[in-house]
Amino acid sequence: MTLTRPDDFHLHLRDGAVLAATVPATARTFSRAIVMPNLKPPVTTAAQAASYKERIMAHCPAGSGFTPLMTLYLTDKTSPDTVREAWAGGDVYALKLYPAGATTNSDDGVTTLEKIYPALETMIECNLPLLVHGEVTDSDIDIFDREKVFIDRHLQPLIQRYPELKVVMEHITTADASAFVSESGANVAATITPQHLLYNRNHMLVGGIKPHYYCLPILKRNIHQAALIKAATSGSSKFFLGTDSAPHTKETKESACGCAGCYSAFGALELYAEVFDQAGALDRLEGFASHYGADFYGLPRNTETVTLKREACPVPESLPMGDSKVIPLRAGEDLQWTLCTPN
Ligand SMILES: NC(=O)N[C@@H](CC(=O)O)C(=O)O
Ligand SMILES: [Zn+2]
Ligand SMILES: [Zn+2]
Repeated sequence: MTLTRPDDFHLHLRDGAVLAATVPATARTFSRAIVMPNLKPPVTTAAQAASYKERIMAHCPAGSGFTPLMTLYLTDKTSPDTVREAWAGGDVYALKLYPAGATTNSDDGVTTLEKIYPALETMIECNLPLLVHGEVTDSDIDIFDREKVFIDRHLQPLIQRYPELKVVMEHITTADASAFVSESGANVAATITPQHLLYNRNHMLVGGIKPHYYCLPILKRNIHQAALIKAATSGSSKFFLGTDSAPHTKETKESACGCAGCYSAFGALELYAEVFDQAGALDRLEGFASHYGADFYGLPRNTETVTLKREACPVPESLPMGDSKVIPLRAGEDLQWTLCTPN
């Protein structure tokens, strides 16, 4: 099947030597990507975003035409001026809310939403979307409930307070999040990852613990996986592709205290195609992968195309990443679809 070249609306490229691996892996398939700002230290200003963008561009394969769309990391101190500078600079397409301590490199995240009200008000003026890692961090809330509790306690009230704010609930994992996004206004959307469509917590925990399925928000029970498949393949323009491809080295994943994140850039579109194929909804893949995200962000749709064929393609056991290696999603198994390159 041939479809408009897709974009990835949630991606971690990291920094330094690993860019040599992560940037070409995404540029092979995707035209643009919303690049997450959770570096160490985080990307918090327009100047930092511009220099990070240059470091990424230095690794774009010649002729790929890949464009990174930069984001800023919101902190308690993000000021209206910082937001205005980001908007005026032209490299920044959104700002990301990490509740402090919720996920990888989120220690500088927002402690209470009131602290970012001035920044949010300026984002509305500039029409810059708020991207949300939607999980509470309260120690008394079970890890499997953290997304739903975040919606009830924080996101619903925030959207009521700022009905004009554009919000993307990132990497949704529950039937609750899917219903919340469906029932909210047109300015509320969500990204969905390949791992949350293909897997549930049994895949991670039955028959031995499998650290390469561990990401945040954590995989939930199969009824939630089914709700996400339904949302992604529904044809609703509120749900679009965001891989959350988040590489961590083999050693940091296979550890007594392993990092959260799945590396899916290798084969991401092929994995989504498998989900849509199994759901009998291949005709809806193009909207999800290539149209709705661009429309939501107010970007022109891509004009190039990519072609996929229903043919098995092996995924390597590991891939080089800087001085180390990364274990990709589906390592050592087959993708059911193959991307034909060049188109
Ligand atoms: N998803 C993850 O499990 N990890 C991401 C952070 C994030 O997107 O929350 C990472 O940066 O490693
Ligand atoms: Zn996240
Ligand atoms: Zn992420």
